[in-house]
Amino acid sequence: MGRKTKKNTKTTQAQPSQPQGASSSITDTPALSELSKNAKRDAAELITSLLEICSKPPESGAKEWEDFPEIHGLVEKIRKIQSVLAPHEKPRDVAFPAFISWLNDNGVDTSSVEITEFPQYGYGLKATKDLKESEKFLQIPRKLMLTVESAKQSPLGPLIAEDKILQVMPNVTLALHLLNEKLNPQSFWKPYIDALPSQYSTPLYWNSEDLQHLKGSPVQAGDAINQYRNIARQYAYFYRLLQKNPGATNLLLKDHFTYDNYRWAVSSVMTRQNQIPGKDGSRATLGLIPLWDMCNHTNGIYTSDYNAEADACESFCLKDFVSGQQILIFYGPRSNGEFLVHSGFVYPDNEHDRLCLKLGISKGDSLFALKSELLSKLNLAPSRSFYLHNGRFPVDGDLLAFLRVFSMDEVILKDKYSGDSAPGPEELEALKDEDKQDSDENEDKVWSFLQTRATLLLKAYPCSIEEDESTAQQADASDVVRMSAQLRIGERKILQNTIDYAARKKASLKTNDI
Ligand SMILES: C[S@@+](CC[C@H](N)C(=O)[O-])C[C@H]1O[C@@H](n2cnc3c(N)ncnc32)[C@H](O)[C@@H]1O
Repeated sequence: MGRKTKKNTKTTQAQPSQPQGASSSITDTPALSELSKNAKRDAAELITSLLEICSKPPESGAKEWEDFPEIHGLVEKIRKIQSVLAPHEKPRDVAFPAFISWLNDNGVDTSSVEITEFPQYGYGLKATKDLKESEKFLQIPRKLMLTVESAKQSPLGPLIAEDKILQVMPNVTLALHLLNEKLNPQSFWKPYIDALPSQYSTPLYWNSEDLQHLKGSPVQAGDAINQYRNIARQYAYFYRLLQKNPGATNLLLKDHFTYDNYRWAVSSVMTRQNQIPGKDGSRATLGLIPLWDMCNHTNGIYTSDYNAEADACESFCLKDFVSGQQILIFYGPRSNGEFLVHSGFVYPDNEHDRLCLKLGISKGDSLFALKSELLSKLNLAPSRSFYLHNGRFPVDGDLLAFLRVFSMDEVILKDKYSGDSAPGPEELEALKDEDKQDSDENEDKVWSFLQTRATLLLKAYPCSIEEDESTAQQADASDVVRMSAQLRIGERKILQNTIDYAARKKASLKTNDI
């Protein structure tokens, strides 16, 4: 979601939660201790195997899929054993009146907005009156936020102080904090947590068949699978930590740490987290901002900020909104692939859409050493991911410089870029500038390579763009099918745009010759 930048001053503090114990009588969610002895043992064995397989370094490229069925199979077996503990979820909207009262009781003015369901977006905020561009529509004080700082002050504090992973992964800390509070019926944040979705549309909730829909888009499939593997590993790691660590004995979390509970907490954080300044005004911290996190995304600019004096997050209108219209905010310049994997949606008109392109200089290239040396001066690795962008300039400076070096012959490399003839920083930077070039011949190689590569990538899609366009419009298509089709449409537009751009670049070289 959006980012805050301003520093704040010390004011209010998050109210501590009620003391808690591990007994299932405190929470209405069934506990792991209620499983039979055999089920507990089977689950523990499966979790140990899960940790082992997920801790092996991930395979790259097509091999990412190779151990996925095994990981997925283990997770599904664990889920099956734990399924008897699934809590009964109430419909979300039942919780909204208490949520709004809680906000109002804590000083939030909700008179400009109303929580409403919007097709394709889930719930969102509707303007209850005409609002002008730049007008403030929401102010949420820090004391209502769930943050890494409030996690440290909660019963989780001792575990965070001890565990190295929690110290370096604020998003995981926040997820455990959220889950621990969800399990506590006395939690200060209960009205907020009750109003959260009970499940998400991120690929963590997809089955193996669903993930196959991303196969035409190899990079996104890799991202989704890596995310699945990471969350499975974290689950197995924290399950063991919670069972073994004496600091966890009194945590509600310990006896309710099912895979589904962890997936829910991680997904809630992933789709709603935001950066806020720390209480002492120093480093940014992560937090969940109640009600503000009901805003859905559109193209635009950041319009939320942190008011240091009020110690509150403030949000301003991106444009004029008339009464009854959905108030949308800008989450950030993310690609559809990033939105899909981290937020569970794809935005058809995404101005910031981009496609990841993995490129590398072959170690078998006789000029590998010369090219790598020049690339390192440009702070570019000889093998890495680049982006092709949506819009008028699909190729950015880093990709252009890489392709120019990649295409250089020995004469240019030696005469112009190595030894005594090694250029200064300004000349090196010129390699990133489309308006400056070494030779028409090298430029031609650059644009021809890109044209061929993008054409090959386009051909790898399993169906035509027209088929995907029709799928994306089908009212009865599942979210997964619709989002995957929309993702591929965006990717292919970027690839076609790149092919056309490269063709124009090549044509302009020929015109210059004349
Ligand atoms: C911060 S929450 C916003 C509130 C959310 N719709 C809800 O019902 O709680 C972010 C989630 O809203 C949905 N969302 C946000 N912007 C969207 C958009 N432009 N199109 C579709 N879904 C969107 C996605 O499910 C995303 O994970």
